Amino acid sequence: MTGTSATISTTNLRMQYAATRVLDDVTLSIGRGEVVALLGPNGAGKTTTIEILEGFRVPSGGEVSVLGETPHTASEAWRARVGVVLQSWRDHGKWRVEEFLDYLSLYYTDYATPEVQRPWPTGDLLERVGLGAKKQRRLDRLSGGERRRLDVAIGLVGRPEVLFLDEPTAGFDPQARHDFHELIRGLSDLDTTILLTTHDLTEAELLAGRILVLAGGTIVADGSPDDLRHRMSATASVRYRRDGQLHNESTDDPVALLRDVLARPGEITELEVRRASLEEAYLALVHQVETGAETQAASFGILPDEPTDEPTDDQADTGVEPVDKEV
Ligand SMILES: Nc1ncnc2c1ncn2[C@@H]1O[C@H](COP(=O)(O)OP(=O)(O)OP(=O)(O)O)[C@@H](O)[C@H]1O
Repeated sequence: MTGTSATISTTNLRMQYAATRVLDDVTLSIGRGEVVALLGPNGAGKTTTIEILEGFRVPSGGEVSVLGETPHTASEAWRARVGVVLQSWRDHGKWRVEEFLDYLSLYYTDYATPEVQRPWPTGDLLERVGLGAKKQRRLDRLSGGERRRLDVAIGLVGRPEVLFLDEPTAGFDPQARHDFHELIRGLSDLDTTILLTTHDLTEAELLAGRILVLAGGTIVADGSPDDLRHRMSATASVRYRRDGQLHNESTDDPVALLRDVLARPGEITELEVRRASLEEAYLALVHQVETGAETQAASFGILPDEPTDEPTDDQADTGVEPVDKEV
Protein backbone atom coordinates (compact mmCIF):
# COMPACT_ATOMS: atom_id res chain seq x y z
CA MET A 1 0.00 0.00 0.00
CA THR A 2 1.45 3.38 -0.90
CA GLY A 3 0.96 6.75 0.71
CA THR A 4 -0.95 8.05 -2.29
CA SER A 5 -3.53 5.28 -2.46
CA ALA A 6 -3.99 5.02 1.30
CA THR A 7 -7.03 6.61 2.94
CA ILE A 8 -4.95 7.42 6.01
CA SER A 9 -1.17 7.70 5.98
CA THR A 10 1.60 9.23 8.01
CA THR A 11 5.31 9.39 7.28
CA ASN A 12 7.84 10.02 10.01
CA LEU A 13 5.17 11.74 12.09
CA ARG A 14 6.55 13.49 15.16
CA MET A 15 4.91 15.29 18.04
CA GLN A 16 6.45 17.13 20.93
CA TYR A 17 4.69 18.86 23.83
CA ALA A 18 7.18 21.43 25.19
CA ALA A 19 10.27 19.34 25.97
CA THR A 20 8.41 16.04 25.91
CA ARG A 21 8.57 14.07 22.70
CA VAL A 22 5.50 11.84 22.44
CA LEU A 23 5.64 10.65 18.84
CA ASP A 24 9.07 10.00 17.46
CA ASP A 25 8.56 8.40 14.09
CA VAL A 26 5.07 7.15 13.35
CA THR A 27 4.71 5.82 9.84
CA LEU A 28 1.51 4.04 8.94
CA SER A 29 -0.76 3.45 6.00
CA ILE A 30 -4.41 2.42 6.13
CA GLY A 31 -6.40 1.50 3.04
CA ARG A 32 -10.02 2.23 2.22
CA GLY A 33 -12.46 0.10 4.15
CA GLU A 34 -9.87 -1.20 6.62
CA VAL A 35 -10.77 -1.40 10.30
CA VAL A 36 -7.60 -0.85 12.31
CA ALA A 37 -7.11 -0.84 16.07
CA LEU A 38 -4.39 1.33 17.55
CA LEU A 39 -3.14 -0.16 20.80
CA GLY A 40 -0.56 1.07 23.25
CA PRO A 41 -0.06 1.74 26.94
CA ASN A 42 -1.39 4.83 28.73
CA GLY A 43 0.44 7.90 27.51
CA ALA A 44 1.83 6.19 24.40
CA GLY A 45 0.35 8.88 22.16
CA LYS A 46 -2.74 7.19 20.70
CA THR A 47 -5.03 10.15 21.30
CA THR A 48 -2.32 12.50 20.06
CA THR A 49 -2.04 10.47 16.84
CA ILE A 50 -5.79 10.36 16.36
CA GLU A 51 -6.14 14.09 17.04
CA ILE A 52 -3.46 14.86 14.44
CA LEU A 53 -5.31 12.67 11.94
CA GLU A 54 -8.55 14.45 12.82
CA GLY A 55 -6.89 17.82 12.21
CA PHE A 56 -7.24 18.99 15.82
CA ARG A 57 -3.49 19.07 16.44
CA VAL A 58 -0.63 20.27 14.28
CA PRO A 59 2.25 17.79 14.34
CA SER A 60 5.78 18.90 15.12
CA GLY A 61 7.07 17.17 12.01
CA GLY A 62 6.44 14.57 9.35
CA GLU A 63 3.65 14.12 6.84
CA VAL A 64 -0.01 13.26 7.35
CA SER A 65 -2.70 12.56 4.81
CA VAL A 66 -6.35 11.62 5.34
CA LEU A 67 -8.58 11.28 2.27
CA GLY A 68 -5.85 12.99 0.29
CA GLU A 69 -5.63 16.14 2.43
CA THR A 70 -3.45 17.34 5.28
CA PRO A 71 -5.92 17.27 8.18
CA HIS A 72 -5.03 20.49 10.02
CA THR A 73 -5.31 22.56 6.83
CA ALA A 74 -8.14 20.58 5.23
CA SER A 75 -11.33 22.05 3.79
CA GLU A 76 -14.82 22.05 5.32
CA ALA A 77 -15.82 19.53 2.66
CA TRP A 78 -13.10 17.21 3.96
CA ARG A 79 -14.38 17.58 7.52
CA ALA A 80 -17.83 16.50 6.39
CA ARG A 81 -16.35 13.20 5.16
CA VAL A 82 -14.62 12.48 8.47
CA GLY A 83 -16.37 11.25 11.61
CA VAL A 84 -14.93 11.82 15.04
CA VAL A 85 -15.79 10.18 18.35
CA LEU A 86 -13.89 12.00 21.04
CA GLN A 87 -13.06 10.57 24.46
CA SER A 88 -15.62 12.88 26.03
CA TRP A 89 -18.29 15.31 24.93
CA ARG A 90 -19.58 17.10 27.96
CA ASP A 91 -21.28 20.25 26.59
CA HIS A 92 -24.82 21.11 25.61
CA GLY A 93 -26.38 19.53 28.71
CA LYS A 94 -29.80 21.12 28.25
CA TRP A 95 -30.30 19.88 24.70
CA ARG A 96 -32.34 16.79 24.10
CA VAL A 97 -30.83 13.82 22.30
CA GLU A 98 -32.88 13.95 19.11
CA GLU A 99 -32.85 17.74 18.95
CA PHE A 100 -29.07 17.83 19.30
CA LEU A 101 -28.45 15.26 16.58
CA ASP A 102 -30.96 17.00 14.29
CA TYR A 103 -29.04 20.21 14.82
CA LEU A 104 -25.65 18.62 14.05
CA SER A 105 -27.05 16.85 11.03
CA LEU A 106 -27.95 20.18 9.36
CA TYR A 107 -24.24 20.77 8.79
CA TYR A 108 -23.98 17.72 6.54
CA THR A 109 -26.95 18.40 4.24
CA ASP A 110 -24.82 20.38 1.78
CA TYR A 111 -22.31 17.55 1.56
CA ALA A 112 -24.66 14.81 0.34
CA THR A 113 -23.47 13.20 -2.88
CA PRO A 114 -25.22 10.78 -5.28
CA GLU A 115 -23.16 8.00 -3.65
CA VAL A 116 -23.44 9.10 -0.03
CA GLN A 117 -26.73 10.35 1.39
CA ARG A 118 -25.97 12.80 4.18
CA PRO A 119 -26.90 13.20 6.96
CA TRP A 120 -27.87 9.87 8.49
CA PRO A 121 -31.59 10.24 9.41
CA THR A 122 -31.68 10.90 13.16
CA GLY A 123 -34.43 8.39 14.02
CA ASP A 124 -32.65 5.53 12.28
CA LEU A 125 -29.28 6.48 13.73
CA LEU A 126 -30.66 6.62 17.28
CA GLU A 127 -32.10 3.14 16.82
CA ARG A 128 -28.75 1.89 15.51
CA VAL A 129 -26.87 3.13 18.57
CA GLY A 130 -29.56 1.91 20.95
CA LEU A 131 -30.88 5.32 21.98
CA GLY A 132 -34.29 5.09 20.30
CA ALA A 133 -36.06 5.15 23.65
CA LYS A 134 -33.98 8.06 24.96
CA LYS A 135 -34.47 10.55 22.16
CA GLN A 136 -36.32 13.07 24.35
CA ARG A 137 -33.87 12.85 27.24
CA ARG A 138 -31.70 15.83 28.17
CA LEU A 139 -28.03 15.25 27.50
CA ASP A 140 -27.05 15.94 31.10
CA ARG A 141 -29.49 13.23 32.28
CA LEU A 142 -27.92 10.47 30.19
CA SER A 143 -25.95 7.76 31.95
CA GLY A 144 -22.25 7.42 31.12
CA GLY A 145 -22.90 4.55 28.71
CA GLU A 146 -25.82 6.35 27.06
CA ARG A 147 -23.67 9.43 26.68
CA ARG A 148 -21.05 7.29 24.97
CA ARG A 149 -23.66 5.90 22.57
CA LEU A 150 -24.59 9.46 21.72
CA ASP A 151 -20.91 10.25 21.14
CA VAL A 152 -20.85 7.43 18.61
CA ALA A 153 -24.01 8.77 16.95
CA ILE A 154 -22.38 12.21 16.73
CA GLY A 155 -19.43 10.61 14.95
CA LEU A 156 -21.72 8.86 12.50
CA VAL A 157 -24.35 11.48 11.72
CA GLY A 158 -22.49 12.73 8.64
CA ARG A 159 -22.09 9.16 7.27
CA PRO A 160 -18.32 9.53 7.32
CA GLU A 161 -15.99 7.79 4.90
CA VAL A 162 -13.37 7.74 7.63
CA LEU A 163 -14.28 7.26 11.27
CA PHE A 164 -11.96 7.88 14.21
CA LEU A 165 -13.01 6.30 17.48
CA ASP A 166 -11.00 7.06 20.61
CA GLU A 167 -11.81 4.41 23.22
CA PRO A 168 -15.38 4.15 21.94
CA THR A 169 -16.62 1.54 24.39
CA ALA A 170 -15.10 2.87 27.59
CA GLY A 171 -17.92 2.72 30.15
CA PHE A 172 -20.19 0.48 28.08
CA ASP A 173 -22.00 -2.40 29.71
CA PRO A 174 -21.66 -5.79 27.97
CA GLN A 175 -24.91 -5.35 26.00
CA ALA A 176 -23.94 -1.87 24.79
CA ARG A 177 -20.50 -3.18 23.89
CA HIS A 178 -22.04 -6.03 21.90
CA ASP A 179 -24.43 -3.64 20.11
CA PHE A 180 -21.57 -1.31 19.33
CA HIS A 181 -19.51 -4.12 17.84
CA GLU A 182 -22.44 -5.04 15.61
CA LEU A 183 -22.76 -1.43 14.55
CA ILE A 184 -19.08 -1.16 13.64
CA ARG A 185 -19.22 -4.43 11.71
CA GLY A 186 -22.15 -3.01 9.72
CA LEU A 187 -20.16 0.12 8.96
CA SER A 188 -17.17 -1.81 7.74
CA ASP A 189 -19.50 -3.58 5.30
CA LEU A 190 -20.27 -0.09 3.93
CA ASP A 191 -16.56 0.45 3.20
CA THR A 192 -16.04 2.97 5.99
CA THR A 193 -12.38 3.22 6.97
CA ILE A 194 -12.16 3.00 10.75
CA LEU A 195 -9.29 3.70 13.13
CA LEU A 196 -10.07 3.04 16.76
CA THR A 197 -8.08 3.09 19.95
CA THR A 198 -8.85 0.64 22.69
CA HIS A 199 -7.28 -1.00 25.70
CA ASP A 200 -9.50 -4.03 25.18
CA LEU A 201 -7.61 -6.64 23.18
CA THR A 202 -10.69 -8.78 22.74
CA GLU A 203 -12.45 -5.82 21.20
CA ALA A 204 -9.48 -5.10 18.95
CA GLU A 205 -9.47 -8.68 17.80
CA LEU A 206 -13.24 -8.75 17.25
CA LEU A 207 -13.41 -5.58 15.21
CA ALA A 208 -10.12 -4.95 13.55
CA GLY A 209 -8.58 -6.66 10.57
CA ARG A 210 -5.31 -5.15 11.62
CA ILE A 211 -3.64 -4.06 14.85
CA LEU A 212 -1.01 -1.37 15.25
CA VAL A 213 0.89 -1.17 18.52
CA LEU A 214 2.25 2.25 19.45
CA ALA A 215 4.96 2.33 22.11
CA GLY A 216 8.10 4.30 22.70
CA GLY A 217 6.88 6.93 20.22
CA THR A 218 6.70 4.62 17.24
CA ILE A 219 4.76 1.73 15.75
CA VAL A 220 6.35 -1.42 17.14
CA ALA A 221 3.97 -3.97 15.65
CA ASP A 222 1.66 -4.05 12.66
CA GLY A 223 -0.31 -7.05 11.54
CA SER A 224 -3.60 -8.90 11.67
CA PRO A 225 -4.59 -10.17 15.12
CA ASP A 226 -3.69 -13.68 13.96
CA ASP A 227 -0.33 -12.58 12.60
CA LEU A 228 0.47 -10.85 15.83
CA ARG A 229 -0.63 -13.67 18.03
CA HIS A 230 1.38 -16.18 16.09
CA ARG A 231 4.42 -13.98 15.79
CA MET A 232 4.29 -12.76 19.35
CA SER A 233 3.26 -15.99 21.01
CA ALA A 234 6.49 -17.83 20.52
CA THR A 235 6.12 -19.18 24.02
CA ALA A 236 3.63 -21.87 24.90
CA SER A 237 3.00 -23.48 28.25
CA VAL A 238 2.60 -27.21 28.60
CA ARG A 239 0.78 -28.34 31.70
CA TYR A 240 0.66 -32.00 32.60
CA ARG A 241 0.15 -34.33 35.52
CA ARG A 242 2.55 -37.27 35.79
CA ASP A 243 2.04 -39.88 38.49
CA GLY A 244 -0.32 -37.47 40.24
CA GLN A 245 2.13 -34.57 40.28
CA LEU A 246 1.34 -31.35 38.38
CA HIS A 247 3.99 -29.81 36.09
CA ASN A 248 3.91 -26.57 34.14
CA GLU A 249 6.67 -25.83 31.61
CA SER A 250 7.21 -22.99 29.16
CA THR A 251 8.71 -23.63 25.75
CA ASP A 252 9.28 -22.16 22.32
CA ASP A 253 8.87 -25.62 20.84
CA PRO A 254 5.80 -27.31 22.35
CA VAL A 255 5.97 -30.27 19.93
CA ALA A 256 9.48 -31.18 21.06
CA LEU A 257 8.54 -30.73 24.71
CA LEU A 258 5.45 -32.93 24.28
CA ARG A 259 7.54 -35.67 22.70
CA ASP A 260 9.94 -35.44 25.58
CA VAL A 261 7.19 -35.49 28.22
CA LEU A 262 5.52 -38.52 26.66
CA ALA A 263 8.81 -40.39 26.24
CA ARG A 264 9.65 -40.12 29.93
CA PRO A 265 8.41 -42.90 32.26
CA GLY A 266 5.32 -42.38 34.39
CA GLU A 267 1.56 -42.16 33.84
CA ILE A 268 0.26 -38.91 32.28
CA THR A 269 -3.29 -38.22 33.43
CA GLU A 270 -3.69 -34.59 32.30
CA LEU A 271 -2.12 -32.72 29.40
CA GLU A 272 -2.79 -29.23 28.17
CA VAL A 273 -0.86 -27.06 25.70
CA ARG A 274 -1.65 -23.39 25.77
CA ARG A 275 -0.22 -20.68 23.54
CA ALA A 276 0.31 -17.28 25.11
CA SER A 277 -2.78 -15.14 24.51
CA LEU A 278 -2.73 -11.98 22.45
CA GLU A 279 -2.92 -10.04 25.69
CA GLU A 280 0.10 -11.80 27.16
CA ALA A 281 2.06 -11.30 23.96
CA TYR A 282 1.04 -7.64 23.80
CA LEU A 283 2.09 -7.06 27.39
CA ALA A 284 5.44 -8.73 26.78
CA LEU A 285 6.04 -6.57 23.73
CA VAL A 286 5.16 -3.33 25.52
CA HIS A 287 7.31 -4.34 28.47
CA GLN A 288 10.22 -4.93 26.14
CA VAL A 289 9.82 -1.52 24.52
CA GLU A 290 9.39 0.30 27.82
CA THR A 291 12.34 -1.29 29.54
CA GLY A 292 14.52 -1.65 26.47
CA ALA A 293 15.22 -5.09 27.89
CA GLU A 294 16.30 -7.94 25.69
CA THR A 295 13.26 -10.16 26.09
CA GLN A 296 11.24 -12.44 23.93
CA ALA A 297 9.87 -9.54 21.86
CA ALA A 298 12.89 -9.51 19.58
CA SER A 299 12.43 -13.19 18.95
CA PHE A 300 8.76 -12.60 18.15
CA GLY A 301 10.03 -11.07 14.92
CA ILE A 302 8.18 -7.83 15.62
CA LEU A 303 11.35 -6.09 16.65
CA PRO A 304 14.36 -7.21 14.65
CA ASP A 305 17.63 -7.45 16.60
CA GLU A 306 19.33 -5.22 14.04
CA PRO A 307 17.60 -2.63 11.86
CA THR A 308 17.20 -4.06 8.37
CA ASP A 309 15.54 -3.07 5.12
CA GLU A 310 15.00 -6.64 4.04
CA PRO A 311 12.13 -8.66 5.53
CA THR A 312 13.19 -11.93 7.04
CA ASP A 313 11.67 -15.16 5.79
CA ASP A 314 9.50 -15.26 8.89
CA GLN A 315 8.15 -11.79 8.32
CA ALA A 316 7.46 -12.56 4.67
CA ASP A 317 5.50 -15.63 5.78
CA THR A 318 3.25 -13.88 8.24
CA GLY A 319 2.77 -10.49 6.62
CA VAL A 320 3.83 -8.81 9.85
CA GLU A 321 5.65 -5.64 8.88
CA PRO A 322 8.98 -5.27 10.63
CA VAL A 323 9.97 -2.01 12.20
CA ASP A 324 13.27 -0.84 10.74
CA LYS A 325 14.06 1.18 13.80
CA GLU A 326 15.58 0.44 17.15
CA VAL A 327 13.46 1.41 20.11
N1 LIG B 1 -1.75 19.21 25.52
C1 LIG B 1 -0.75 18.52 26.07
N2 LIG B 1 0.29 19.14 26.64
C2 LIG B 1 1.31 18.45 27.19
N3 LIG B 1 1.37 17.11 27.21
C3 LIG B 1 0.35 16.43 26.67
C4 LIG B 1 -0.76 17.09 26.07
N4 LIG B 1 -1.63 16.15 25.60
C5 LIG B 1 -1.07 14.96 25.90
N5 LIG B 1 0.11 15.13 26.53
C6 LIG B 1 1.02 14.05 27.00
O1 LIG B 1 1.38 13.29 25.87
C7 LIG B 1 1.47 11.91 26.20
C8 LIG B 1 0.56 11.13 25.26
O2 LIG B 1 -0.78 11.41 25.58
P1 LIG B 1 -1.98 10.73 24.80
O3 LIG B 1 -3.24 11.22 25.42
O4 LIG B 1 -1.81 10.94 23.34
O5 LIG B 1 -1.73 9.19 25.14
P2 LIG B 1 -2.72 7.94 24.98
O6 LIG B 1 -1.90 6.85 24.37
O7 LIG B 1 -3.95 8.32 24.28
O8 LIG B 1 -3.00 7.59 26.50
P3 LIG B 1 -4.29 6.89 27.21
O9 LIG B 1 -4.24 5.45 26.86
O10 LIG B 1 -3.99 7.11 28.66
O11 LIG B 1 -5.53 7.59 26.75
C9 LIG B 1 1.09 11.82 27.66
O12 LIG B 1 2.26 11.74 28.41
C10 LIG B 1 0.34 13.09 27.94
O13 LIG B 1 0.50 13.48 29.28
